[in-house]
Amino acid sequence: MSDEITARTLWTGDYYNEGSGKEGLFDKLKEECGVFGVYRHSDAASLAYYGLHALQHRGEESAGICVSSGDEFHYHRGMGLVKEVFNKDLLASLTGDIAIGHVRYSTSGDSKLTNAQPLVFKYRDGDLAVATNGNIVNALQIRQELEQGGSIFQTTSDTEVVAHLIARSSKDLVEAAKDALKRIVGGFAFLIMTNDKLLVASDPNGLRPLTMGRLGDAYVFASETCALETIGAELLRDIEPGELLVLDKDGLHEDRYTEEKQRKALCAMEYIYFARPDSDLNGANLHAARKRMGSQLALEAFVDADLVTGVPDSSISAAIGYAEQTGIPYELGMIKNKYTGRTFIQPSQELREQGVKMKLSAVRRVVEGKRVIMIDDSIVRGTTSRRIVNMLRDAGALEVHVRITSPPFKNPCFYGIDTPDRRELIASSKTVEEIRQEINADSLYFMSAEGLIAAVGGHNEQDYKGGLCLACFDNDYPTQVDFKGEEKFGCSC
Ligand SMILES: O=P(O)(O)OC[C@H]1O[C@H](OP(=O)(O)OP(=O)(O)O)[C@H](O)[C@@H]1O
Ligand SMILES: NC(=O)CC[C@H](N)C(=O)O
Ligand code: SF4
Ligand SMILES: [Mg+2]
Repeated sequence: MSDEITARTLWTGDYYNEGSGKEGLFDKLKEECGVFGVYRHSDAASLAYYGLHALQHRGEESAGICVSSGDEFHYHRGMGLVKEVFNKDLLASLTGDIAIGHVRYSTSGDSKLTNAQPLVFKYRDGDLAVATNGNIVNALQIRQELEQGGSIFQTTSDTEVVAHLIARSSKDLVEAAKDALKRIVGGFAFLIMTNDKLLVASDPNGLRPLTMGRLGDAYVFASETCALETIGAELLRDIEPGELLVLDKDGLHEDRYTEEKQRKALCAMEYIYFARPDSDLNGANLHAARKRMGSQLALEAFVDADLVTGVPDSSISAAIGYAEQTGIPYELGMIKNKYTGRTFIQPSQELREQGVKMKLSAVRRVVEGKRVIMIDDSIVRGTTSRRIVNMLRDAGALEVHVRITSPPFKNPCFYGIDTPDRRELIASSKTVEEIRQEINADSLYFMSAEGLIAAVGGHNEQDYKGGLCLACFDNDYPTQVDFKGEEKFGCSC
């Protein structure tokens, strides 16, 4: 594996590339990362552990927690799931009352321990730790500039540039952080910790979710509200785009690092697929929003059938919505084996082919002799839909009608979602009819962008595109994405 830092390695990691021995990992829409922060709680490390456990679906490659006891940091990071990385003794050794934690799916830099977060540094004012969910689009450009100025990077993660920008500034921490956050472009939810402070920031478009809660006298921060619920914290509010919260000995200070008016563009895929159904985004519960998507799909693309089924687990809510809207019964047409876990670690194409079968099984007695409507959240390469349609047919389904709760996925993501190469996104080169043929469905329909906005938003429909980023569907990126000298991530066109 080469150590040369290119846009490709910085953004995607060699881990997924041919010849890395890990081929096949880069074949799926992978979730993002989860961050969790605690300010002033005597059980900070344990709370971070339970919070990260609730966010596990957002990142399974590595996990880490860093705690400040005032004088020093105590931290641990490891490859794997939260429950694999930590044990009771390790947690007990992480003493202190400020903590930040992270679960990772890599988008920038290899999936290896040195890139696991939180990243921890010593700088002129003491200790500094950073954890982020998202992706910095101009990371390579900034890194090259910093390296020319003498900076020595310890990782290949995009996140590290923020620590360097802060450390090199002559201003105080908050002003240095503001300058650093203004300099980076992309989608990000940042937690920055020093010995006695916690800084919390969201990108100017609010692409990545970040929420704040209260637990007794402590403040807690999490990528999703399900983590707050897990630790019994009260939800206060979401972090606003461009906001910078500073927590110090005097309490919470609500500030901003940019006044520039940007469009609000929360990732639509959070609503469609990534976030847990028990989480709330922008005040709306995800299960309810997905039910509305299913019902909207039924209004846009009704088809007569005997039953509706959703690809577990992500599309069950939408399938219930479709069934309620049409009066066609919802049935458990498929079962997901919850012990299959990270199917993406299977190395060969052959094993990956088996992966979906290992993960999903048709319920023969339910689908046999029936006309089936199958709801899924997205079609990326088309491999999952094709396998599932054929699996339902093999189990005796007479017809399989596929309904997707997102528009055709045509463009790569630059903001913290690991997408396959544009050429491998089936909808980037094929029509809906060609995709229907390829997945062997009797009919196929993708949700309209307008329908999606209506189903998701409600309260913010008036905003441009309902306050959503829809770039992977419509190529309208809310930020500049193509920086001089940096190839477009995921795009080889
Ligand atoms: O068209 P494809 O490239 O096959 O990808 C689309 C599928 O990928 C995701 O599911 P995945 O099986 O990755 O995970 P899940 O169990 O979380 O839905 C998504 O929910 C779709 O079902
Ligand atoms: N998926 C993410 O949010 C990844 C965060 C960061 N870009 C990394 O690769 O570590
Ligand atoms: S491009 Fe797609 S996946 Fe990426 S942030 Fe925007 S909506 Fe989400
Ligand atoms: Mg799926």
